[in-house]
Amino acid sequence: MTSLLSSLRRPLTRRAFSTNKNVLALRNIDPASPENSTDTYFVRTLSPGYSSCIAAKDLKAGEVIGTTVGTVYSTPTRFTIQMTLDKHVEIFGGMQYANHHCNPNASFIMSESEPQVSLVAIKPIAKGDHITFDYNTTEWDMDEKFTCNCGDAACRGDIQGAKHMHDAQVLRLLPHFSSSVMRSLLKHKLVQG
Ligand SMILES: C[S@@+](CC[C@H](N)C(=O)[O-])C[C@H]1O[C@@H](n2cnc3c(N)ncnc32)[C@H](O)[C@@H]1O
Repeated sequence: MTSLLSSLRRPLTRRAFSTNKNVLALRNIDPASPENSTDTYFVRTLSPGYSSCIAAKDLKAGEVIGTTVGTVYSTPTRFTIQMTLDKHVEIFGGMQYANHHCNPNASFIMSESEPQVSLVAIKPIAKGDHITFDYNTTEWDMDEKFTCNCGDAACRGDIQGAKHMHDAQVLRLLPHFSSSVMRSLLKHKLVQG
């Protein structure tokens, strides 16, 4: 769990929201609030403190589920996606509730220079399905490691970031890594041999 202190850190840029007050207000809204939904997805609270991003309509593989601009921090929070080794973009608007799955139906596409991310379907998603992505495709060495409850036959169990994956697991996810994680994987491989 992110500490209160770290959640109050100053963002490096304020492209999306003009003040920290606005960021804190967005963090405090009910996950299932209409502000966290579009005509493509909405957020459902599954248990206290645990929500999920759900498809509001059938989606085709390749379809953009949503695009959002976030706030960049130098260290991760529960709701950040890693842009580079020292830049993490905190997203709002509902897609931050997309959970991890070891056999996901979506993937984040992002650049290393702009704090803008798009969530894209990587297989057909039926209305009502949970929208999920593989956290190891965007995170190198996760701050908030956890034990996965996705229930997939190929569930990897401990989700800790791409740094902790075996070569066979990396190969399977190859089309979906962000460029930052891909760069770290290559460096790791070259240095470790
Ligand atoms: C960005 S949040 C996702 C939304 C989260 N469910 C919530 O309501 O705050 C990421 C956190 O959700 C939890 N999480 C996401 N996917 C999970 C999974 N497959 N199994 C267990 N916990 C998961 C982990 O605690 C993770 O650090």
